[in-house]
Amino acid sequence: PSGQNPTTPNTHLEWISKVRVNTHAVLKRAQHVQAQKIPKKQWQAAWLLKAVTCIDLTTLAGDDTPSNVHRLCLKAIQPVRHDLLRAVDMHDKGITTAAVCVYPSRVADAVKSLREANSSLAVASVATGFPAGQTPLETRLQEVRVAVADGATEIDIVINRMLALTGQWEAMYEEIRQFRAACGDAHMKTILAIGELGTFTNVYKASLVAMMAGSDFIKTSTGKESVNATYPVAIVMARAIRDYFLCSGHKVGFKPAGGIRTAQESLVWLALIKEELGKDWLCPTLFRLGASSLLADIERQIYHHVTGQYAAYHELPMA
Ligand SMILES: O=C[C@H](O)COP(=O)(O)O
Repeated sequence: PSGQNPTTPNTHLEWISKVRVNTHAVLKRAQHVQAQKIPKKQWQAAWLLKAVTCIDLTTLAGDDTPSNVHRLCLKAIQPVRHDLLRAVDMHDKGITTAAVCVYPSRVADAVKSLREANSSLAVASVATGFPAGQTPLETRLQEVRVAVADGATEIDIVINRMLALTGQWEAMYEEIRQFRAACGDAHMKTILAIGELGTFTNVYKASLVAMMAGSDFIKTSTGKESVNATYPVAIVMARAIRDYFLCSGHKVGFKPAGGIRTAQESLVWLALIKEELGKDWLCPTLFRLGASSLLADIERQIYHHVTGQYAAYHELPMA
């Protein structure tokens, strides 16, 4: 289907061995991005609504049930209170989050809730032994197939960190290629778990391998590692996306995820993407924010913009 990034033959993997990332330059660039002024007033409200449309609204917890997944879906369909959207004249723009993201066992619940609400919002499922990826390959492949059969149209796979840490890039390419095939028409986001890859050079290499193997997005983290989405790592991944685009002509998306909780951070992420990849990437087809508890703060800031006051917690119900 259109929009899918095709697999690049593995003969191009020699590129990987030549890669070296300049750590100092990356850290300097990250500092520069973070030091930028963020937009204020109505411009800030507009950017925050843009961030909302890029959120993969996520619940990935052991105690997820059909009812909290149902609430998550309703929140994804109506992420900001109608009266607040009306106040900024955005009530008729169909603002929703980009997708909901759940564990494979909860996909059917999410699909049912969205269907009953007459919504065509995408359901993303994590898969392949999320978060550690330490299950047999056949089990990981089967998990992808089951999530797709249950109605997930986006699959967030995790890479096998063992293969990255031992430099088995070809084997990693081969696994991801098989996940791609198992996804069928579903879009595939590949989680690198950057907190466990050791070096920026490994992050860059893993990004390239994931893209060559056919990933539609590369994603920083599961949210379960001790280090998750960071700006320096994002710069390394964005450069890999840019280099891959220059070589192949294919635009691969980027999804920072894990520990993103404040409206302010979402603005920095949008600024980083605009600077590193350009405006084309500032849309849900090429940029997602994976987050379980970001939307509440964004809605609070929009409430403040509209009313001049901060909302009490009961005024903005969150899934
Ligand atoms: O993919 C999304 C992440 O798991 C969400 O992480 P978070 O719970 O830290 O926002």
